[in-house]
Amino acid sequence: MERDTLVKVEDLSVTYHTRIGPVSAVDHVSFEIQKGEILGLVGESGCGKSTLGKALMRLIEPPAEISSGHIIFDGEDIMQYDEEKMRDFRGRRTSMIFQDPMTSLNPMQRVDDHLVEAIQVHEPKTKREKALERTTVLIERLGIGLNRLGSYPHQLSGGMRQRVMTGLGLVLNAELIIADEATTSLDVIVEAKLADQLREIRDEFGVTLLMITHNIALVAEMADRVAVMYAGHVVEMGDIYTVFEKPLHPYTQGLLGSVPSIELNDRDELFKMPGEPPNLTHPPTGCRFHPRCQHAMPICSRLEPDLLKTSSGSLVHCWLYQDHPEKTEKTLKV
Ligand SMILES: Nc1ncnc2c1ncn2[C@@H]1O[C@H](COP(=O)(O)OP(=O)(O)OP(=O)(O)O)[C@@H](O)[C@H]1O
Repeated sequence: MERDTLVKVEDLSVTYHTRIGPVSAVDHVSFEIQKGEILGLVGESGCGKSTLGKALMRLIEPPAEISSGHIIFDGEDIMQYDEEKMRDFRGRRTSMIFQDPMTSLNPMQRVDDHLVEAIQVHEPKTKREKALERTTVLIERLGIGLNRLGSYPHQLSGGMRQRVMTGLGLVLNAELIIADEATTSLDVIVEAKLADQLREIRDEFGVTLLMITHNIALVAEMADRVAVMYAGHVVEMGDIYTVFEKPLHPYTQGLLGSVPSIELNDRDELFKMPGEPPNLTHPPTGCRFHPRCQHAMPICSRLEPDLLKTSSGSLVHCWLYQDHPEKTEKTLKV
């Protein structure tokens, strides 16, 4: 299904300035998030997923910086916003749910007060009774019993706390919710329930979800599209069926091959990706995956490929699928 674009990320880079040198955690990344979709963002630990998620809300604090690029949200470049406009944008148009909501929820504040305050900070003219009314309707729609309105965060289960966090985004009609490992700390049953609920929320509220996770199975089940990150680059992106059925990038192939399947029989072995992710203070030249790639060609260590669209509609960042005069091997056509 063709959808309109909500977020257009152009040439985005984020650098952490550390004592041992700059860490290029997100490196010249470009992609789009469509309105109303669930986009899964996956990749090994340290590849830059959280940094990218935070950058989309301009939550990168010095000594780190967004060192290049544009973030076009619904047609406006938020990189041009001043701090006041950004504060309003953060609560009202986007919202972030983290792994441990206890760190974002105030332990001294009841559920209803969290939501009422969120409304009143962004809409100072809204009276408490009106805000409470909206809060009550939303809490019910999120499947949290109204008897929980007066509870403090520690009195709620992990799954319920995540729903309160989601409510904080929805109460202001946020268009984009970024869920960063939001389900990781939950047990598998609660995780599956929350995942179902996030889908329902998307369907009901028309919200767009960026789901940052290690859990590839969850992405397969929930997302419409997936973006695969490796060492600060988006290396492949496409709709779930295309990418999971026929992954193009050797990294995506390895990542999917390393996920256990219940259909796996005794003789099948999980793929073990050789090597380690690179140190991002000194990333490899050319394609950052080349030292671990079984298909690496001489050009891969010299030049970086583009993120190119294939005939299947996916985007792939790999020399196997691109022509170049320096390429010696034959190009694989897809
Ligand atoms: N505050 C920081 N200072 C310096 N380097 C950082 C900082 N935060 C992250 N990094 C580095 O930036 C890179 C990307 O980190 P990030 O946390 O975005 O990755 P991630 O894919 O979200 O990892 P995980 O899945 O483990 O959360 C890593 O190399 C990490 O070491």
